[in-house]
Amino acid sequence: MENTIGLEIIEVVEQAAIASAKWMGKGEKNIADQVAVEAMRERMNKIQMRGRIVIGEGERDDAPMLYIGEEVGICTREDAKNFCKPDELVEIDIAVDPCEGTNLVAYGQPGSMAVLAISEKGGLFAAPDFYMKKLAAPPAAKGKVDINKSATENLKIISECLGRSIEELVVIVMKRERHNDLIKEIREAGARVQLISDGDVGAALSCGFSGTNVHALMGIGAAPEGVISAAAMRALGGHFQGQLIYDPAVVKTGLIGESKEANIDRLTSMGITDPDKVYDAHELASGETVLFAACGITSGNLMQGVRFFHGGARTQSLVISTQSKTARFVDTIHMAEQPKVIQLH
Ligand SMILES: O=C(COP(=O)(O)O)[C@@H](O)[C@H](O)[C@H](O)[C@H](O)COP(=O)(O)O
Ligand SMILES: [Mn+2]
Ligand SMILES: [Mn+2]
Repeated sequence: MENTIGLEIIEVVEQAAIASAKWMGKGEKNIADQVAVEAMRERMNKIQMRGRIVIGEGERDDAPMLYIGEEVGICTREDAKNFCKPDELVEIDIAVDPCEGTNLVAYGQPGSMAVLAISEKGGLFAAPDFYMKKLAAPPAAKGKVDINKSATENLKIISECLGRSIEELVVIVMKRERHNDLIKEIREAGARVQLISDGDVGAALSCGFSGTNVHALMGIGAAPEGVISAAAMRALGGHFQGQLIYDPAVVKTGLIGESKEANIDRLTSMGITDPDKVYDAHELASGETVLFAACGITSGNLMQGVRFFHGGARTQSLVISTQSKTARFVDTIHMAEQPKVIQLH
């Protein structure tokens, strides 16, 4: 799989990031999102592959593009056998978030990215549009921390695994009312909290690399982003666990269905019989081959955001693969017109 599409997916996230970055700081989150979706879809449809969106912009009715179930790639055409090689005709599943952190883009804040994950058919958990309790931690703490343990216990474990005091740890938590007790507990345990308004994929990813000064992600974000984060953490060998949250009283935003009971029914109808199951990275991204690609829209811990210059732009992306066992940072200069200068720094 990687041989055919590994390099092309870099361009997919790059094009989405460039399109969205044109709307950086303009206060128009929906446009910043929409242009990223269009650019991602257009580039994806030029790849010799037979892809299906399993995590996308929602159901077909309210999402005209990159909706769940949409087929993407040249080899989805009826006559594909005539021009696609057998390995390109093998179905693959794709999870996308063309603009992860739409608010961050709209208000010129750090940490937004265009992101996707790819695996064989069935290799990515088709998460419902629910919330997810998440725990991400560095590779050294993989399998040692546990989402069922308290934040205090997990911080002790991370501190031992990393050979640092708890005071030397930084935990990212989304700034939400539902996290007030969690934030208090982390602070009382001695660790420092970095509150973010949006963008918990970048937060999870930061735990996978030493040098980011991020040692854990704790709290509740969206489930689809949890699957994308899990794909990256699985490929990096980091720790990631997720548990679906179906009770509106826990989430507090009221954007999660009518009632706990109705949500459990919905999960059952999707074949999820144990709504409280804790999934690890290998269950959320279970395919033999998992590819993850992200491109910074605004600058974050791992990637610089899109920088425009006259006639072009420069992007920074990250592609992680279980197949080649690589995490590849890609720095690209895009020359839309013949630029007067190609700016390096
Ligand atoms: O911040 C986020 C927004 O993503 P997007 O809509 O693609 O710009 C995600 O990283 C979060 O995981 C998640 O979507 C969020 O926590 C759910 O929203 P909220 O109800 O505001 O917490
Ligand atoms: Mn998102
Ligand atoms: Mn998004």
